[in-house]
Amino acid sequence: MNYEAVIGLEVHIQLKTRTKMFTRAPAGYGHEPNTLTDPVVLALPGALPVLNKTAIDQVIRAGLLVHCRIADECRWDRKNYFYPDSPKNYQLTQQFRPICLGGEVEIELPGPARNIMGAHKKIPLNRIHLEEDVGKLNHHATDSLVDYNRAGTPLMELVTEPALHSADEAFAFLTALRALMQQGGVSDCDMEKGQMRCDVNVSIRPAGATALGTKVEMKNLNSIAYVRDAIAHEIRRQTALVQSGGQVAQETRDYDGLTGASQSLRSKEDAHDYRFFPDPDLMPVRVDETWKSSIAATLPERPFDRQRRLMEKYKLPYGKASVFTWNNELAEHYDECLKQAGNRAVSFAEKIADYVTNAATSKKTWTEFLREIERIEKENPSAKKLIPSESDDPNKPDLDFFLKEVATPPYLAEIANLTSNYGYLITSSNFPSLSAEYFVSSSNAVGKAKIPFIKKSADKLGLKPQPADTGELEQWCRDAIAANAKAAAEFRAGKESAINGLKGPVMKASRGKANPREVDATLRRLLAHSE
Ligand SMILES: Nc1ncnc2c1ncn2[C@@H]1O[C@H](COP(=O)(O)OP(=O)(O)OP(=O)(O)O)[C@@H](O)[C@H]1O
Ligand SMILES: [Mg+2]
Ligand SMILES: [Mg+2]
Repeated sequence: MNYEAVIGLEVHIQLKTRTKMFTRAPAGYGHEPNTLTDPVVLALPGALPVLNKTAIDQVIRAGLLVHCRIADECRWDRKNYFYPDSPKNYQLTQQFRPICLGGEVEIELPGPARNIMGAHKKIPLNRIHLEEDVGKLNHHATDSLVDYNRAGTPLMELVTEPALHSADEAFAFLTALRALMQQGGVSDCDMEKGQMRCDVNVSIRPAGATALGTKVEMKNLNSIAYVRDAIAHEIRRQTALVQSGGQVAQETRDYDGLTGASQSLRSKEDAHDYRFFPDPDLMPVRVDETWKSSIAATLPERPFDRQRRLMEKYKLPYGKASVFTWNNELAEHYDECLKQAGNRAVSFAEKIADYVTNAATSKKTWTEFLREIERIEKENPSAKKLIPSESDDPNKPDLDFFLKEVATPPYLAEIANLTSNYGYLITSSNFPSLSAEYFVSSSNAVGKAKIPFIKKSADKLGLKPQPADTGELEQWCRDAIAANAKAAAEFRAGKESAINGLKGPVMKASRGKANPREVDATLRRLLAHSE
């Protein structure tokens, strides 16, 4: 029999806020143990919670990013249990009236090849609620020490419907969710710092069945790759168990990402009874339309919406659009370039994309740029030093510096203009030296005054192809007309596009150096006159 896996995820994400969920004590990571505490965090007698509004803003933001319905009213409940990482003996959470309901996350599955887009799917969500994070136990040889720095940090828990069906889908889900939350400014989602943690619930059922099987839960996985491995491992384990006549027991299992093995932690019988009840110290929170829409107005474009826009409006191939799907900083830079290029942007969007990714991600571009600068500075020993700081690793592209100071949107828009409209040949191999020449020559100019230096630099490096003389260009055009009588006749008979069939041979004869505008003009002049 064939089995289908059913997976539901519970994802905990720390919200980016300056202070904790119910008090002014600062939130933070990597500080001396127990320095980010106060009477509320430590639950000293008489301390009362005061709600952090920014945490609510952030979870509404998260909810809107994943298309949730924001509840008109949410409430706080106490989840009672004793564990030393929580000094209150209960955790504040939203068990019965969560703030975000429903929603969905768009995911992209791996394609058949790197440059081919995989299927997109929408994974339905059950809810997002707010709660507070707990402290941390540090275990030593003979004792354990507790650190309450993390306790009380605003934490959202996002729960999916049991609607994922493979380890790959879960991987794609978490990748998409992380990008949404990072780009939306909700959280940095640094999994190594515990800012994003995932519980996975896995069951199997006969293919085609609709009832859910018994689920096994694995808690607190702190890497997306571990989640994928844990799910793949658990599906194999359950399938083998059922196929050999066994039954899956409802339990929590511990998955070890390093060894790839799991073991039972506790079974359903010792499930907790948390005795949830409404917190008497906190008021319900009402979220009105004005509050919601003020946050909605500041949402960024979602990663896959951006991917679609770049592919549909600007005709970027999938591979190139994807760089901008996942890299917000680069995408904003690229969008600014498109904006500066104005109406012309659509026609050379792909070229700008190449320059941006090339500038930002190619180590070669950076090292060659630096080498050129060094060479120019050696030739002019009196010139002031232009690169302000050597980064620690000279081979590591200083992305910030390069994008802010050199490959700026006006610069990239202008070189795209020079290539597309004036026949300049600016390629990834001469881009670094052009950038260095421009950077040095324009170093005393400010703002818009820098722009003319782009063309000057390109001319200095001889990037504008010139045919030897116009006589030569004219001869190439005459040859092309003679050799392609049919295209010539068609053009003369009024078929405008036929001229393109003549341009190819001319460009070829000039070995790519002829200026496309001059070729066009010369061909038209010759075709208008002689027969
Ligand atoms: N049979 C099932 N197979 C796979 N996943 C399931 C199944 N039933 C529920 N889930 C998933 O398990 C997750 C959590 O389930 P539920 O809301 O019942 O909380 P819980 O695990 O009991 O609570 P908690 O872990 O917060 O104490 C959800 O993502 C849900 O989609
Ligand atoms: Mg849960
Ligand atoms: Mg659970």
